Amino acid sequence: MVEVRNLKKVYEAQGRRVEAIGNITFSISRGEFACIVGPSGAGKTTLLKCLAGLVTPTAGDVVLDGDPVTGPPRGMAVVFQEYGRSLFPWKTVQQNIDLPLRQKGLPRAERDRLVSEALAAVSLADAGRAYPWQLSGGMQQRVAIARAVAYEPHVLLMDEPFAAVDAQTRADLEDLVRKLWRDLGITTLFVTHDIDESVYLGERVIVLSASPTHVLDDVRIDLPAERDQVTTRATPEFTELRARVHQGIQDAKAGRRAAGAAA
Ligand SMILES: Nc1ncnc2c1ncn2[C@@H]1O[C@H](COP(=O)(O)OP(=O)(O)OP(=O)(O)O)[C@@H](O)[C@H]1O
Repeated sequence: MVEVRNLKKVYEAQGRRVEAIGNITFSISRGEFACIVGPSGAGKTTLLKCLAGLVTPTAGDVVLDGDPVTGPPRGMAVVFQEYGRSLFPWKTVQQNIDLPLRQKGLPRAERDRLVSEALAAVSLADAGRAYPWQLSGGMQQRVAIARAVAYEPHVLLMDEPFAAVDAQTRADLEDLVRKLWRDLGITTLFVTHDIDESVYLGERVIVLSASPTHVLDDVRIDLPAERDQVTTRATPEFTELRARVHQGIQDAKAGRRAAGAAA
């Protein structure tokens, strides 16, 4: 379970003060898939960095399975948008996926098994000996996902991971992430600026307000677990949910606040 309680983050540098997060509270149950959307600059990346223990909140808490997060927690994996920068170009695909497993102290045989299972899961079983720069953008992003999955995290954070790939690859990666989530039951938080993507992927969409950020809406996505890029997106239920999230983003951009939220 991931709990975010009255989280606030103010950046202060060179006389400039930015209140990236005003006051955010929500919790995600174990095994849940939640998407986070909000206008540009709403503090989505900052929120994920606080969850990952990479940024210290100004106030409030992040609690993971009962323990406060004060540094990068064990059992958490993060996939960023800039996959090109997150893979080591001088290491092969296999070695890139293996590195965090070595740091975890796993024995060789188990590491080898996890690496090949993760590569098979992202349909890259033959690419283990290649270098990242020999692969397409979509393949590199699949390597980044394989690395996160091989680590067997309890919690997976993804920050706009498909923003830089073409539409077809993006659809494939969306289905891959949903499949992995359903197979492995990893608690997943997925930041996206794409409203349709948030509804298609999530069991829940948390809409953030503009700065100073709070939770503007929390939408339960009660679509069937079995989803399909064509038929699911064409259903009236999908259209209705998309309209609600869209309205939330419009409200956020217009500076509207949730009832009871401080201005
Ligand atoms: N290290 C930092 N130092 C100072 N200000 C920062 C820092 N990181 C982010 N900010 C500021 O905090 C605010 C929120 O940034 P953040 O990247 O978290 O938003 P975001 O919702 O992820 O934005 P986008 O959707 O455009 O990626 C912005 O005004 C940004 O300029």
